Amino acid sequence: MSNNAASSSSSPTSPPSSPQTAAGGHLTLDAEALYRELLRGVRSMRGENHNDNTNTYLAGVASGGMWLAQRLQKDLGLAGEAGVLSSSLHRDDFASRGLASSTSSLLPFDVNGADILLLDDVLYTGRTVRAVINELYDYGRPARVRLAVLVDRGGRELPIEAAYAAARIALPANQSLSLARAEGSGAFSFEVKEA
Ligand SMILES: O=P(O)(O)OC[C@H]1O[C@H](OP(=O)(O)OP(=O)(O)O)[C@H](O)[C@@H]1O
Ligand SMILES: O=c1cc[nH]c(=O)[nH]1
Repeated sequence: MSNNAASSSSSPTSPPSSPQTAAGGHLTLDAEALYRELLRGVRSMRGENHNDNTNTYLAGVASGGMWLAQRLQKDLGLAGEAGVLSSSLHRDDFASRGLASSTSSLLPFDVNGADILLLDDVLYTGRTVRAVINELYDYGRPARVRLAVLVDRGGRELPIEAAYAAARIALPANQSLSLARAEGSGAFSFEVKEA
């Protein structure tokens, strides 16, 4: 990956590397550079299927992962639209949080027997991925489900890992990281906030 994005690794077993910090101690992550890394990683994951002619369908977790999946769908030259998965209905904090997002799931392909690549911007506790896998199974029984993320920030509370992460960083629990998409240009950036 490019040196100015962040430290990264595609191996799920690699320890988190130190985040890059700018003057003043703030974390800096180049979301556009990380997106280019993700594009390379996803190309390579799809390429693994060339021998068996399996189609891999993209499904992004609303909202950051959905933006990634939509852009990847175009950049990979794939026909049709990427799928969207909402965690809302299967969240384990649904009772307290309710329907926080208005985005609904939309899967424009048959999930039964499909090879599915889930996309998300940030992987943290793993609870969102657990919830969206439950959601996915409401639509059918996929043949295989993999996960690729822009940033793995550690802190897992469930046995869930990404097959590909454009960056792996260690972030204190009092900080939150979220992807933003610029109106018009669609350019990605990361917002780091005190949680
Ligand atoms: O691994 P986890 O601890 O579940 O955290 C990761 C999730 O948290 C963020 O979503 P959030 O729920 O903030 O919604 P958003 O994408 O709409 O901001 C992020 O986009 C991931 O989906
Ligand atoms: O189910 C979920 C998803 C994300 N965060 C939670 O606390 N629970």
